[in-house]
Amino acid sequence: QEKSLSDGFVYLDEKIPGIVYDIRYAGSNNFIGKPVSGYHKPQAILSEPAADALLKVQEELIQKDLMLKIFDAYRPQQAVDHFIRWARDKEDTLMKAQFYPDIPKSRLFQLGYIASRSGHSRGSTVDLTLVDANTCKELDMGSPYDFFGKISHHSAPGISETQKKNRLLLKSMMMKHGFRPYAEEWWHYTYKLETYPDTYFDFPVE
Ligand SMILES: C[C@@H](N)C(=O)N[C@H](C)C(=O)O
Ligand SMILES: [Zn+2]
Repeated sequence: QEKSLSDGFVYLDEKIPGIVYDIRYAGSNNFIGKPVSGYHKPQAILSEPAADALLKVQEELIQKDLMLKIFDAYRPQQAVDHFIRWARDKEDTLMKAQFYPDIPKSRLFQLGYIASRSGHSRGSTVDLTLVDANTCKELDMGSPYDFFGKISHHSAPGISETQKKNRLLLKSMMMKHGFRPYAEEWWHYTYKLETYPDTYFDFPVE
């Protein structure tokens, strides 16, 4: 089926051969526990220059028998607004034990784990990890995707040497190709030469 998109955006599976996805916000395995507004399909979309840079990361990883796995890319503003509504609802702690056991949900924005104006909505930010190219098994990064807590910080003490090495490998590959890491989340990277640095898009992921 032919897919069409806003100008300047591309589907990652059309740009990057073999890219692996697990688009968490299109399903229920996420910190809210249900599909998030604006994710009509489990697709990954980015602005074209960011996707081109990611292709270079993937090409280099393949030489090491590794690949990228994408958890989130472009995120419509309506999804961010859904996060904001969810954070205000004190009663809903369905996914607390799994995703934010030590932090009150009311502080997740303040502490930098979720943004009310996100680089994802500008189409330049991606959440991702590394997988073994043969088995598609995720490398051990020391904490799961979207685990909101100090253990997910790049500087987290108490993670093993292997976990540190895996985080550093992802970080060095992403930085080499123009992405900026984010101190609070080992999985979150923003392409520095943003095409739309001031625009927060709201078209759905479909
Ligand atoms: C929610 C998490 N996956 C994430 O992307 N956090 C940053 C801070 C964001 O919302 O931009
Ligand atoms: Zn992110």
